[in-house]
Amino acid sequence: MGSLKRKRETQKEDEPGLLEKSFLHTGCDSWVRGRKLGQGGFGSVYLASVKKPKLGSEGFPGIMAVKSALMVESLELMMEKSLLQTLRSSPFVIDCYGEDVTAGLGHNLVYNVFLVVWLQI
Ligand SMILES: Nc1ncnc2c1ncn2[C@@H]1O[C@H](COP(=O)(O)OP(=O)(O)OP(=O)(O)O)[C@@H](O)[C@H]1O
Repeated sequence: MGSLKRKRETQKEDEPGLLEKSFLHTGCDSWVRGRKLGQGGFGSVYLASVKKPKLGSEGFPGIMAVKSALMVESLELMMEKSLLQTLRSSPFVIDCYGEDVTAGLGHNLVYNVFLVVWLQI
């Protein structure tokens, strides 16, 4: 996404297995970060499992991908999320379920965007 992209260090606060406190309640009550799927210019991508998936169009599926960045470095990820939601009706754009802000053990805030998980064969 452009030449401004910078590869950033993986942050300890968004690593799998850490207990994270969620601050936004956008329909996803409780989720757990799983293994890392990849690294992009604007964030790290992990599996995310929802503890109590809700049914219906506003609900979250049981398994998603979550793209995360430290809040202080998350401007591009916020813009990406906004763009994905604007283009949501397009069959060529990946579904974005929403966002969350969490705090890891280091109490640094992490911005998270929930996406459809691709199957990686
Ligand atoms: N929805 C997803 N499901 C499964 N794996 C994903 C998903 N999104 C990203 N990944 C994995 O994470 C890696 C990084 O993805 P990301 O979109 O952040 O990188 P990118 O292509 O460099 O995009 P950007 O330029 O927006 O940072 C991908 O190469 C892929 O392996």
